[in-house]
Amino acid sequence: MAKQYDILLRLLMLGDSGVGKTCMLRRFTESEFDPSHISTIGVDFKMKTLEIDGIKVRVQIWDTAGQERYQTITKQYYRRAQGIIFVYDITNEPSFQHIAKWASDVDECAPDKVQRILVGNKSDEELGRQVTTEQGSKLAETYEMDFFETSASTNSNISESFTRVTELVLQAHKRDVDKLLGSLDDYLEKAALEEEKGSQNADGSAQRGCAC
Ligand SMILES: Nc1nc2c(ncn2[C@@H]2O[C@H](COP(=O)(O)OP(=O)(O)OP(=O)(O)O)[C@@H](O)[C@H]2O)c(=O)[nH]1
Repeated sequence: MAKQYDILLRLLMLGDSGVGKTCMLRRFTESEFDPSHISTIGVDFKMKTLEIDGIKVRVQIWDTAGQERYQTITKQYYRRAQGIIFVYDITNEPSFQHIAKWASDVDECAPDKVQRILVGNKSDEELGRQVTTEQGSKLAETYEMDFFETSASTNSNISESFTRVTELVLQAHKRDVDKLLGSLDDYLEKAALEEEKGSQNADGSAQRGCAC
C-alpha cells in the first residue's frame, strides 16, 4: 500500500510587505519566479512534500500578507503553526528592524514548541544591500534562530531554508512523530494481514466448494 505522506506540518511565513514571501514560496513549490508584486490579501497557502530521514513530510506553507491592515486575520494563523520563517529584504533596512516586532507578535500568540528561522531575501541585489550578512547573522543569534540569505530570483538557498525549518519541526516533535509512525506502521501491517487473510479465505471457499 503506497503512502502519499507520513506527516503533515504547518509552516508560516511572516515579514513586511514586499520582502518576497510569495516569490520564495512560488520558487519552492512551483520552481517559478514572477517579478511583479501583487500583495497577498490575508493569507494564502501552498503544499509540498519533502522526504527527510525517510519520512515523507507534507508541508502546508501559509503565506501571510505583510500589510498592517491584514494583521488581525494573519494573527489567527500563528497558533496553528509549527514552524515560522521570518523574512526581511536585505535591500530594505526597515524590514530588518521590523523583525523584532514580528518576533514579539509570535511570542504572544504562537505555541511554545514553534520552530523559527530568519531569512534575508533578495541576496542577488548586492548593489542595493542595506543590511549586512553579519547584522542578519547576529540578529538570528540573538533570537537563537538559524539564518539564511536567499534569493527567490536566482533560487539561492530557497530549498535549504524551507527544508531546515521542516527538519527543526520534526526534531522538536520527535516523540510525537515516532509514535505516529509506529501507529501508522501497525495500521499498514494490520491492513496487509487483513488483505492476505481475505485472499486466503477466498481461496479456501473455492476449495471447499470443490470438495463438496
Ligand atoms: N531581486 C529580487 N527581487 C525579489 C526577490 N523576491 C521577491 N522579489 C521582488 O519583490 C517584490 C515583492 O515580492 P512578493 O513576493 O510579492 O512580496 P511579499 O513579501 O509576498 O509581499 P506581501 O504579499 O505584500 O506581503 C516583487 O516585485 C518581486 O519580484 C528576490 O529574491 N530578488
